[in-house]
Amino acid sequence: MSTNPISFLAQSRFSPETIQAQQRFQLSNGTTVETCCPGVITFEPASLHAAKSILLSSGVHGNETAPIEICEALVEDLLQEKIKTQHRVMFIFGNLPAMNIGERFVEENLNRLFNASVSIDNQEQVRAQELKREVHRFFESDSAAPSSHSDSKRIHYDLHTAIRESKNEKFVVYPFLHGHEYSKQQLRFLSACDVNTVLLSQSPTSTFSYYTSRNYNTHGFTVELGKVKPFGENNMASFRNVNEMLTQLITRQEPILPPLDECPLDVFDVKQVIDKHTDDFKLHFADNIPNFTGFPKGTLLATDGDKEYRALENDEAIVFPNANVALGQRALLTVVRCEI
Ligand SMILES: O=C(O)CCC(=O)N[C@@H](CCC(=O)O)C(=O)O
Ligand SMILES: [Zn+2]
Repeated sequence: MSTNPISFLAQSRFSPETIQAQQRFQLSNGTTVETCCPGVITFEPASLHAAKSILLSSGVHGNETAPIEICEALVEDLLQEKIKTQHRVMFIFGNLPAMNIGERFVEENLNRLFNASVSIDNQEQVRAQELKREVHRFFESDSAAPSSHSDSKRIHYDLHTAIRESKNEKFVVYPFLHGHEYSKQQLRFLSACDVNTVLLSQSPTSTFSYYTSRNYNTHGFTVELGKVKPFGENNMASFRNVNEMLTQLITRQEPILPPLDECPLDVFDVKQVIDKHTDDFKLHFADNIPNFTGFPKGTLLATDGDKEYRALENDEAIVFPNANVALGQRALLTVVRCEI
């Protein structure tokens, strides 16, 4: 594998039939590699002493290329033994056919399929089942299953980029924790990645990060790293600290983190989750308004047939507005500043 002229990702995208499921081999530095299925690969060090189980997913939306490029480089560095992992690491490149057509998805948004649904009527539904199976295999075979979030050594960063510009360029969605404590250690790590804005989700969702957080007690996050760009057009300089910290996460027992009081965190509660219910759904602000733009209380933000959605507080800000989603799906989040 280390002499393969094309990357694991390129092989997965362009000749998935050549990826042998569950094929294991060893690198000369003692790391065990398993190609689980197209787009899914794991690395396990010889010594599992104090090892974390780290899941890095990218490309769950096929056109969000910066995280895919970051993870592809990490996978190749591991395979070529330029870096050596100290932890169990799984990389998932989510929606391979969508990457090949440069779209968010082919038939259905993969990041709305991580719930109890068992349909397998289209390729994204099939992929969601496959990814859930692989994630289960990965986390169920680590040595000590955590009893709660607080003592968990399981981490999942689901890496994305946003459709719009954002006033706060890098941010995370912290999935609903059902009363568990937010992890200060995680906030310090994210801040070291230049991710200083945190949205606290207040309800269950069908996203990948909520799924692993809820079912496997991971420190799970949806991480937004900037704006969507085609392959090759990302300004990789703006991901220097992301790269550096992900490399440290994998290669060091513990990454070097800033103290919490030096992390300039900007924290928001999700105030409204606005779903689209009719084909008349309409947003009442311009397409070029960036994420995190705030509106005065009472401002009309969206209408859905006769139903009106207004800002409920002063400076309530919009995130992820998208009138083009399928019926029943989230078309807009609003958020308000809070303390953590
Ligand atoms: O920019 C947008 O409108 C979407 C960017 C994106 O894909 N965001 C994720 C967020 C998932 C979460 O809420 O945890 C998504 O919509 O799937
Ligand atoms: Zn995305």
